[in-house]
Amino acid sequence: MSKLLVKANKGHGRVAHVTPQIAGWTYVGFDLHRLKAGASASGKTEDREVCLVFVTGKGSATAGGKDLGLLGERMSPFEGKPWSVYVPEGSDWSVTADTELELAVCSAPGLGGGLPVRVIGPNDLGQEVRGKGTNTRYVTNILPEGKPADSLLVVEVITPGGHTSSYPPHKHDQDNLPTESYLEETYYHRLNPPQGFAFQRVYTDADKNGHRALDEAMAIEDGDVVLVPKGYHPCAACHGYDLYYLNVMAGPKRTWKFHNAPEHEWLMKA
Ligand SMILES: O=C(O)C[C@@H](O)[C@H](O)C(=O)CO
Repeated sequence: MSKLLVKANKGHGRVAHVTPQIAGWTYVGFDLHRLKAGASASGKTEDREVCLVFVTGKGSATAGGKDLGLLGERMSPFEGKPWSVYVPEGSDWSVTADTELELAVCSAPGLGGGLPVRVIGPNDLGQEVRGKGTNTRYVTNILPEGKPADSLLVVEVITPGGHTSSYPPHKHDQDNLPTESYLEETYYHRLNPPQGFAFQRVYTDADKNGHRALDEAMAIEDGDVVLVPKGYHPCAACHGYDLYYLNVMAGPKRTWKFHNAPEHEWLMKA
């Protein structure tokens, strides 16, 4: 199995756990908790900031000593928009599930920004339709660069069955602004219906002999996490199976400046 593919456990509790140490990188962390009603997850952000995303289900949340009440709404990631909570560094948080709950804990370094805890409700989220034809996909911006955070960028995307996304292939692995930013990225994938599969390729440019330093093509199943340390990272959803993913990105500068694969850039104009 690819070293970039993390299989979430099928049961309950913390079912996926990615730290910078585990991923072998510097910035992004991602945990996924699957909780039965009545069960809890909690943490301390320490020197990191966290965005809790209620992927599905409802739960009562506290953060930074505040009772945030009952959050969450949708019971499928393929419907509506999520509830989320921004939790700054140096804070405690906890969530107790009111229904079956899938909670993503997205994290990146705090930079002393002094931001307050903030509930990000569905009505705060911008949505956009990107691409044309079979490259059309539906993007919900949870923590985009225009919204306050120290390092984190969080977005979710639905790719209808038979469509592609993160396509034409792009990368963001050079700290070379204003042309390109360096951002590590995780993909948390869900499929509808769940027995489906999709594909994701993570690859770097070829050298003059056609060799690529990184070239992993992965079959993606429901609940998989993909690590994108560098390179292009397009996705393809198979006919009949819609693909949802939650992206977490972070790097030394909080901006998403990507570079399209030159040989595929013509698709932008087609
Ligand atoms: O536009 C898309 O299809 C989504 C991607 O941009 C995705 O969020 C990503 O690759 C971010 O680098």
